[in-house]
Amino acid sequence: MTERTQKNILETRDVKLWYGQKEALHGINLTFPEKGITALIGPSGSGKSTYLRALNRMHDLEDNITVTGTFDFNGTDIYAPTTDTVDLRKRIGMVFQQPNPFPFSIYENVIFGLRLAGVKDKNVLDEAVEKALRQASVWDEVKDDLHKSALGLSGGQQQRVSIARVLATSPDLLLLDEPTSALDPVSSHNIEETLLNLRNDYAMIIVTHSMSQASRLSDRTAFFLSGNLIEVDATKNIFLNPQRQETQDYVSGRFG
Ligand SMILES: Nc1ncnc2c1ncn2[C@@H]1O[C@H](COP(=O)(O)OP(=O)(O)OP(=O)(O)O)[C@@H](O)[C@H]1O
Repeated sequence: MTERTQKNILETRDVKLWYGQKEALHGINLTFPEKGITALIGPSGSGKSTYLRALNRMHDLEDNITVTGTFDFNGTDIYAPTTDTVDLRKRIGMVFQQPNPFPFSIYENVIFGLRLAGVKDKNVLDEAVEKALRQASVWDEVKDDLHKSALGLSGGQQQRVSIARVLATSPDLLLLDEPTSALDPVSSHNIEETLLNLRNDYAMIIVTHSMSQASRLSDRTAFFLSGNLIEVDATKNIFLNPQRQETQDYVSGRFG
């Protein structure tokens, strides 16, 4: 991944976030290139998920949370009052820790966002389903069962259908919050392969507790500690030659 030649898809500056009176993020400056995977690592409570969720305004759904800072997504101010959050979440899709299929067929799950957007043409929908399920590396497993409930799939298949549902809305950025932590090792491996296949076509940000996963998957790694971004660099530098002592201590397993 030649990051230097890429322009940034997302630039965040001085991001602060309060849960009530409690400041959980203390001024995060982080930018993301157009393609490739950035891992967010750090001990429990360091602010990784809080930061990730701020990127597509998931905190809007909760009361008493204040977010400040600059969020420039390809020229769009994410927090501008005029920014439509439904549209924003199509462009910045999110995959959660628990696979979260809706209690509908696999087909209806994948086209959920397209239906919301008013797409009705059956050929367009059929093509979108196949494309998204192929991209999510689950087409061959489900192609004969598209009209069966997604709840009947294994956890790993459900997670790949969740990824397909996000991809079907043609996002520019995928946010993944510990997407394999609820899965068995084989399913986790399948998800990792899926993400590696997508890394040349999408910008992705993944929160992970697994340092081996961060090193297998990501081009860049950002290390969070106590609501601060301590260091961000090419993943191999973070793991082999970190600049900050706190990073060194964390990646060598001394805490967290
Ligand atoms: N809804 C909430 N209300 C109040 N405080 C919260 C809330 N969610 C998170 N926090 C606090 O914000 C801080 C950052 O939490 P966050 O979940 O972002 O960390 P994390 O690095 O993602 O942790 P983990 O790896 O355990 O998911 C923690 O101190 C946490 O207790």
